[in-house]
Amino acid sequence: MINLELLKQAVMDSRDGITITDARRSDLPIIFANPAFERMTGYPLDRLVGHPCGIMRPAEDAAADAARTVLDDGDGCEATFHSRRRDGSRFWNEVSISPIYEADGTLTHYIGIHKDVTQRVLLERELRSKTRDLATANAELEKLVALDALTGIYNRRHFDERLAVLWEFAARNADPIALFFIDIDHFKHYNDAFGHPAGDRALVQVAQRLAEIFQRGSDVLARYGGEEFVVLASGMAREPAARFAQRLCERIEALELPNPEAPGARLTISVGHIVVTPKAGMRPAEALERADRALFEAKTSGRGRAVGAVEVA
Ligand SMILES: Nc1nc2c(ncn2[C@@H]2O[C@H](COP(=O)(O)OP(=O)(O)OP(=O)(O)O)[C@@H](O)[C@H]2O)c(=O)[nH]1
Repeated sequence: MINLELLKQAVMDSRDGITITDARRSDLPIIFANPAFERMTGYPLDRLVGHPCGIMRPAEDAAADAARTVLDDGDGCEATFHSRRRDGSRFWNEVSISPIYEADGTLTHYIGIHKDVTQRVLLERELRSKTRDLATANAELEKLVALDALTGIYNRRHFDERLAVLWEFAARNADPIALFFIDIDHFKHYNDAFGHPAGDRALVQVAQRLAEIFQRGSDVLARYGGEEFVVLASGMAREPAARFAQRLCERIEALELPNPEAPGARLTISVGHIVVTPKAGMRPAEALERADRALFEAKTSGRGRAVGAVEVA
């Protein structure tokens, strides 16, 4: 049997707070608290003994209630309370409570082992908040990486990624994909006439107008290069694609941006488009090349128009 003096010394010297409360009284008064508990709470022993263990006023009633329910069932429990010290300051008290029974099964006392875990809880909170900030920053960064800085629509990198994914998807479902290459006509003249900042504003206006036209969630509109835009429209067949391409030319001309040096004195676009139903072994780059060639044809045959490429067999 262990030496009682040693047992007493262990309790008195423990770095953790130790309390014993009377379980036979509903207010659970403390009948013993060791020096570590006095230091933790700032209450001297004579202010603790005889007082309910709620003397530390747990701040979270829900946690206190939950602990009380478990104790009422006669079980031990672990809980973390946001408690107050005597001087009003707060600390996090991680407490492990065990019931003590007499030989006949009567519950007589609870023994509580208390740890001040304030540092740990604050660190965990800071870590959680930093993790949240990091996740928000990452999401923001991902968006930025995908977007064109000037126009706010997707950039070429993102377009190529989406094209690769949607191409596979269309191949599996034998769905058509329409690709549009759009290039502003005589944009060099525009810059020369109105200056580069005005050119930038025109690019933004064109991008916005294109975004208004392609509004379906499955459409991907991107700035592909300087004054060149590209659109992918999943599931669009040849006829509607040709109509869309024509409408693009009309809608951009309807912006009525002047381009004095260009024939017609208006800012116009040329469009090359293609509709493909991807098949095994066919690469998206081939379809893009064909759309680009159709764009070249639209340019050389007068600009301000749309030309459809022959569908890839
Ligand atoms: N303002 C502005 N201009 C740009 C930007 N990117 C490219 N450009 C201009 O777009 C013009 C493209 O000129 P070109 O490739 O000769 O084509 P174009 O004058 O549009 O003639 P066509 O395409 O043959 O009708 C150049 O003057 C570029 O400086 C940009 O971000 N902002």
